[in-house]
Amino acid sequence: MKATEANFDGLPGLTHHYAGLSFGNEASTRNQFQLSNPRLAAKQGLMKMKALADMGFVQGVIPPHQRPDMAALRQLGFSGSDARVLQDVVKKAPGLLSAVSSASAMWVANAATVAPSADTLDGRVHFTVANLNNKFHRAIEATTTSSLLGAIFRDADHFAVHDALPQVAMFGDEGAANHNRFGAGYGSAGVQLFIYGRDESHPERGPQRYPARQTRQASEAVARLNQLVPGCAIYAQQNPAAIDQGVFHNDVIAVSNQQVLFCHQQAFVDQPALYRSLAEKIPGFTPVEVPASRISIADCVQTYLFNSQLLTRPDDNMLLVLPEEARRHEGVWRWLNELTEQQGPIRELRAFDLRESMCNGGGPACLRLRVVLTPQEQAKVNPAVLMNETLFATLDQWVERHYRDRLSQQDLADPQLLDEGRVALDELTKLLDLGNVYNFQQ
Ligand SMILES: N=C(N)NCCC[C@H](NC(=O)CCC(=O)O)C(=O)O
Repeated sequence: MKATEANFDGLPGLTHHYAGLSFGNEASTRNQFQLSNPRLAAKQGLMKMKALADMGFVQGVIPPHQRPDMAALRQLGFSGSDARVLQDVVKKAPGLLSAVSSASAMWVANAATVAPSADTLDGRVHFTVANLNNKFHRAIEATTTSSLLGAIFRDADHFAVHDALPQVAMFGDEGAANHNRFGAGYGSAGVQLFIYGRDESHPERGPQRYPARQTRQASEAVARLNQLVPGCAIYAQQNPAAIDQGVFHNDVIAVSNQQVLFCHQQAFVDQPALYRSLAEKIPGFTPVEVPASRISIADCVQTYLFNSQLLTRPDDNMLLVLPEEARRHEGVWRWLNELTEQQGPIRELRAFDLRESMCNGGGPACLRLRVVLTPQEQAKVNPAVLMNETLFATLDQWVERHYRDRLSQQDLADPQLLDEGRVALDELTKLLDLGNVYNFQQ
């Protein structure tokens, strides 16, 4: 059956700021307390969505979460009116205010792990919401993510959305950022590669310096929940030395599409063995490997060369959607241009300015969730979230009306900002026909 890969991008929220919340993500640490521009962040995201929709790709949008998350603050013992809670928390625990205000839900590659219907026992598309257990500011995303995915993929005959795994380190799960699905056509049965940073049975084999956010135990549970057909899943460990150099998710060092794996030479533990098992299972498996002698892991982390979207064009050749930082780096850009000239699967490069997101460690691939859909399934997706000329104009104006163009840590305590967020998101749920998905709407 002819199926396509749709990309759903997270829209940066009104409180996008740089809080240094993600130890192990070097951009996050480096840019702590920089002034942010939420309006520009949202516009940069929308521009990418619009450009891909204009090229003929199926593109959807996933809205921001309500922030600051007042319920989380109340759960942590702050009380009184909203204004009082904000006043208290900024005085007593400003770091917590930052965490509950993070716009990190924009990085929807971490929202869930998706299994196309061709790979599942009941023939439905399955989503398991990620618990993002390693960071508090991200762990609070799971409940709203479930509601939003439920409001977008609401037809239970075609879609199943599973809640996140238990919120403990043993089941740390970061969603599709540590998952690649391979296959010839999107609609035929595929092979799913789950990449973990830590196996709870062998903790000594994990990284030493930075945390491994994804466990093998979580990946195995996700494969069960998503009802993968037996034999469809492969598990591999990410190179712990890469995690220790700032590769906090596998999508910072590898990306796949159909039968192609584009990755760095030092991405995985025992990479040759992994290639062999992928080659056994995937007809035409083609690794495109970047040698360490040409590009270092440090340059991968700085340029986000692999945090790209590898997309199949209508002529069946592949396009690589990269961040502007990869284009600006002479050695990386030279290597990429040599690659496209080799008449291999990757023939075109396209760079986007996503600087606001990049400064927190989020490139093009972090901002998108891939969902393979048959035509019947696509017809069942909430149509109001699918990007086109009209939706782009509507959302661009909505951003213009509601977003601030500068935000600092201090601004987060402004009760006015909380109200601005509620008014904006209330309007957005109507524009996107989502129903009442946020707490403040209940
Ligand atoms: N690679 C993928 N798929 N996603 C990138 C997520 C970036 C995110 N950054 C942050 O959460 C930084 C927030 C701050 O520091 O303000 C994270 O580390 O989880």
